[in-house]
Amino acid sequence: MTTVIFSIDQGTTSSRTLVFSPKGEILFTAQEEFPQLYPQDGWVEHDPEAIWSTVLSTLKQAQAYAAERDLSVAAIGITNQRETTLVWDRETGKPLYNAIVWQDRRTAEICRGLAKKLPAEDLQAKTGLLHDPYFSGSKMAWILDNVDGAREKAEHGELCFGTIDSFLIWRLTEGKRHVTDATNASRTNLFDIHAQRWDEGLLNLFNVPKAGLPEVLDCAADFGICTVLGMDIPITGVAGDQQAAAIGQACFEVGDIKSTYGTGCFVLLNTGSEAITSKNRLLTTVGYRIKGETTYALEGSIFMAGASVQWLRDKMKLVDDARETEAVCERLDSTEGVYLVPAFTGLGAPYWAPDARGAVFGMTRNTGRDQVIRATVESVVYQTYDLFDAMSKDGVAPTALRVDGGMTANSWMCGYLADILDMPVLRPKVLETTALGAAYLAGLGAGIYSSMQEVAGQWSAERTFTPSLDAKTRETRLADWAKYVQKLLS
Ligand SMILES: Nc1ncnc2c1ncn2[C@@H]1O[C@H](COP(=O)(O)OP(=O)(O)O)[C@@H](O)[C@H]1O
Ligand SMILES: O=P(O)(O)OC[C@H](O)CO
Repeated sequence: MTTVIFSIDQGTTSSRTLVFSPKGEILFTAQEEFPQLYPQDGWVEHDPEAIWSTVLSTLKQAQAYAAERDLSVAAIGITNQRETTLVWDRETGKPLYNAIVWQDRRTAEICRGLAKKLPAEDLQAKTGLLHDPYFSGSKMAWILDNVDGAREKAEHGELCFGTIDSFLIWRLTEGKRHVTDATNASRTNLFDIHAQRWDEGLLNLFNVPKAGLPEVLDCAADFGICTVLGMDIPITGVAGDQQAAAIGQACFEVGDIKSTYGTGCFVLLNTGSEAITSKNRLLTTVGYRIKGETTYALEGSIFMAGASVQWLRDKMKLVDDARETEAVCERLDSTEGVYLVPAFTGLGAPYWAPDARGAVFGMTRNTGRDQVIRATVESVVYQTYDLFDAMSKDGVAPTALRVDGGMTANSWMCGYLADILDMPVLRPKVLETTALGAAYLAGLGAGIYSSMQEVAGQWSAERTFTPSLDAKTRETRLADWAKYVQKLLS
């Protein structure tokens, strides 16, 4: 019987289950979208039951595929949208409130209050993160303080809190395990990334009782047995989606760097066993933890990448399909001075401005649909440049970038990235690096691989984009972008 690995990729806009061969080939994909809920300005929620039902449904499709071909399922890996927070009843398994999504800004005021009690440097020294509503801690506190009776139940240990991975594991193991992995824990603002444990001082500050938090495991570990498919399958690999993408991109050496363009864009640089503290508002995070050894990463997080293309499609109705953006970008020489700053849910790194909102600058009577479309795609590239600029101020100088995620299907964007970053941009054969990373971790946890390095050899570039824009045009555009971002923030 041929062995396969199931990889669950629970993303911001859809849930997927992929079937991988041990060689990292995709044999099957099932994907289902679910609704995005925007109850108020700056609020973003997901229905936990929609998340669960799409995961279960795609998992069952993968199971049917494997059964028809007599494939033996060795393990399940899970990767997930990070920071998105849930609180559920330990007895009934029912969530008390919708999942509060990573993009949600409702706790901006709570974060400002916390910043007065704990200086940003002290929070950063322990967690590698900043005071921002992006992270899970303030979202957990909000649910406990805004759902009737929640805090009292939490104090009595009747509730479980967690990120999407821990909620899915709870459901897949039918309530037997409440666990998470070190990468997801490192996004909560409650986890000491150096000591690798929940921090009592931070739990007190955020007012989150420890009793509700999951046990933190390595990324390749025993996360329990999935029993909901009528057969027992061990869950042996878990990582947040951006960390999983770095693994799928084989970023195992110090200095390896990747950028994933899904809903948002997240750049992760492997810094090895050293946790580099940024002086330029980047994040320090757990890249992966294997056999108790932590590899750290420096991260830049942008909230709007593919999501701004969705906005062009769903709200502005400028395209019917995201794929149309590529031809539009290609047929223009420039945006004719139009710049879009997509601060729809504030700006992430390196600005961290939760209250900023989007704007279009430089419009003239000549500005039409095409210029706005290209300005939107260009904005994703300029935001990536801002992260690289912050990294270089932190003393890190990458020389090539590995890219992945749905938006990198747009080859024009990849070429423009090479132009603006002024370095080669490499797109791998498998764009689903997130799911691939989780499959590798599950394979490691199940003993199929002996080390991550064993799988690194499978990585190869499908296409390399090299810079071709002249230096003067590049500098002018970057200066214009910087000017308009400052205008928006002032
Ligand atoms: N050809 C394309 N050009 C530009 N954007 C694209 C293209 N194809 C997909 N996208 C964008 O990529 C995103 C989907 O990427 P994906 O990695 O599946 O995201 P997520 O995991 O966050 O749900 C969508 O926001 C979509 O707008
Ligand atoms: O859904 P994605 O792929 O944009 O990833 C979301 C991130 O994990 C948020 O930190």
